[in-house]
Amino acid sequence: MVLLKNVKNFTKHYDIIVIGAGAGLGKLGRPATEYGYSVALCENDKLGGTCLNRGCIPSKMLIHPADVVQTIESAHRFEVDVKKKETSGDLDYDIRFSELVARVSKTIDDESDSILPNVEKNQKLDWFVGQTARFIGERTLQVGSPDDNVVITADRVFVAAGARAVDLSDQIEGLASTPYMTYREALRNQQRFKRLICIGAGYIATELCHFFSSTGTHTTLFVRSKFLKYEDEEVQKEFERVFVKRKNIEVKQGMKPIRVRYENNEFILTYLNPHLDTAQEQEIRADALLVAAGVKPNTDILQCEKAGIKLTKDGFVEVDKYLRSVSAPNVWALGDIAGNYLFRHNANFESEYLMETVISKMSEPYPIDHTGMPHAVFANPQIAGVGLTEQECREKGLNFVSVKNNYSASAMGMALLSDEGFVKLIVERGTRRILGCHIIGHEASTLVHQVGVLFRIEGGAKLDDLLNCIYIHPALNEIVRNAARKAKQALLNAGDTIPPSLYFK
Ligand SMILES: Cc1cc2nc3c(=O)[nH]c(=O)nc-3n(C[C@H](O)[C@H](O)[C@H](O)COP(=O)(O)OP(=O)(O)OC[C@H]3O[C@@H](n4cnc5c(N)ncnc54)[C@H](O)[C@@H]3O)c2cc1C
Ligand SMILES: NC(=O)c1ccc[n+]([C@@H]2O[C@H](COP(=O)([O-])OP(=O)(O)OC[C@H]3O[C@@H](n4cnc5c(N)ncnc54)[C@H](O)[C@@H]3O)[C@@H](O)[C@H]2O)c1
Repeated sequence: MVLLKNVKNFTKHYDIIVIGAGAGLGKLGRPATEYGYSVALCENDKLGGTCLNRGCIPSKMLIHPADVVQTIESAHRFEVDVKKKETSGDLDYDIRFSELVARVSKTIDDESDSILPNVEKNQKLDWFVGQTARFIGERTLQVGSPDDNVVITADRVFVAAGARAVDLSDQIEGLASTPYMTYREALRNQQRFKRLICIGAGYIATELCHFFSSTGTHTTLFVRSKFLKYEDEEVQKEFERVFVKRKNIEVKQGMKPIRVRYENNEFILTYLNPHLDTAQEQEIRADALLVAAGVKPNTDILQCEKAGIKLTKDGFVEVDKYLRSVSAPNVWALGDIAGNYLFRHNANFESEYLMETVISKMSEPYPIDHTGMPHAVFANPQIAGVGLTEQECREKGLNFVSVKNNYSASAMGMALLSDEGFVKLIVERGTRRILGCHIIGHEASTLVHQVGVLFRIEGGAKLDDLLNCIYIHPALNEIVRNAARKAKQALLNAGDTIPPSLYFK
């Protein structure tokens, strides 16, 4: 490996250039050298990308302690009493907040720093670290500032440059001149805030507000329309019902932040309240402000237009079913910047597909098939899903039954004293094809795989497979089985015939 840091006056042609050291690194750039290719890998930030340094991993390392807090807070329901503080009446436990965040930051920094030494012996890999790559022509990139005169070209370019937080400065006056946080800063902040304002109600807002509120910060979420708008509507409603009751959570729904200033270590946010007769301006104060209003692809920084790489209207690289740029030959895009699904497991899946079909050529190219892409929101309650939502099934005019089985209607649910959460199954009439599965509640992200795996097998997901499985009693998975039984009954009620082999399952 050659580490090219602060290099000047350098030109070289490679077999492959990979831009982005997230999924592009371990899943594509490094394995490609094992096939004899010369590879240049460009990364302008820490190695490991968003997931390791400022995404999935640090957020989940912080969310687990938040879940521990929720367990302590609910211990009394299980006849386990935690002492109360005499003064405030709050439960008597302490969270060593700065130590917790410091531990998480150190773990991920150590992990990221361990990447380079691990590939030092790889002579096929040139690594352009700490400098931004920009297209200046077809499969031609300039690395660093133009004065450095570093230009690299390749036969094939894989764009895996990810996405970054959207900036709301053009919508909220004064925002740019305040020390507001995005997920980047929020995940590394070691000071416990008294009050936090969060703008947004999607993945990042719900996950990080679960963390902040559970660890003692009064958290106000500005929810533009509804929580987690991509979810099945019944899941959204259940999430809202449960989440707003959590300690330290306050929700301002439909209210529009318009202006913010930062004075004496305090954010003063002005917003419009449409619920009042005359839309009035109101103010809220907090010592921290988190903007979690979505992400945008890094294609602008890359100057994709100079390489003839066509973008979608939202700025993602427009790719075909083979993840090829629709306009630039021998350019592929994967992960967040291709915009199919903005999850690390999707970025991994897409890079494995490109390894198989383009780099190793072990298979003839075939269209990528994202069927059965699951998702999970690691808030509290947890959410997970696979397939279509009920509203999507209606839009497509499908003929289906939809059933819900509550956690409480299962043996393990009884042990957990569940008073929230369900498994929802949507099954097509006639074919018994499972169209969607949506879970809200304990371990939803684990349970959903039971159905997700069926979407990936030949012939697709059938209700029959869920019914035919033998379930460990009283594992949580029985909640999924009970939903399957309800779906079978709903099909019978609707007039469908069921094979005798499933009748008594
Ligand atoms: C707070 C948070 C929590 C998340 N939690 C989850 C989760 O639990 N599960 C899940 O599946 N997903 C989660 N995600 C999403 C997940 O992190 C992304 O989908 C995934 O990391 C995308 O991988 P990627 O390889 O496409 O891009 P990235 O990991 O973003 O890698 C792209 C890399 O390219 C670099 N780069 C960009 N432009 C240039 C340039 N011009 N020159 C050189 N380098 C450049 C960037 O610095 C970056 O390191 C989370 C995201 C966030 C922000
Ligand atoms: N568990 C996971 O897999 C996970 C966790 C975190 C992030 N992610 C990924 O990261 C991406 C980014 O997450 P995110 O939460 O930022 O995006 P998101 O798309 O999930 O949510 C954005 C939220 O911001 C709101 N919003 C947008 N503009 C606004 C405005 N002007 N004013 C007020 N609210 C506004 C939207 O209504 C929505 O609630 C997601 O698409 C997701 O794929 C995944």
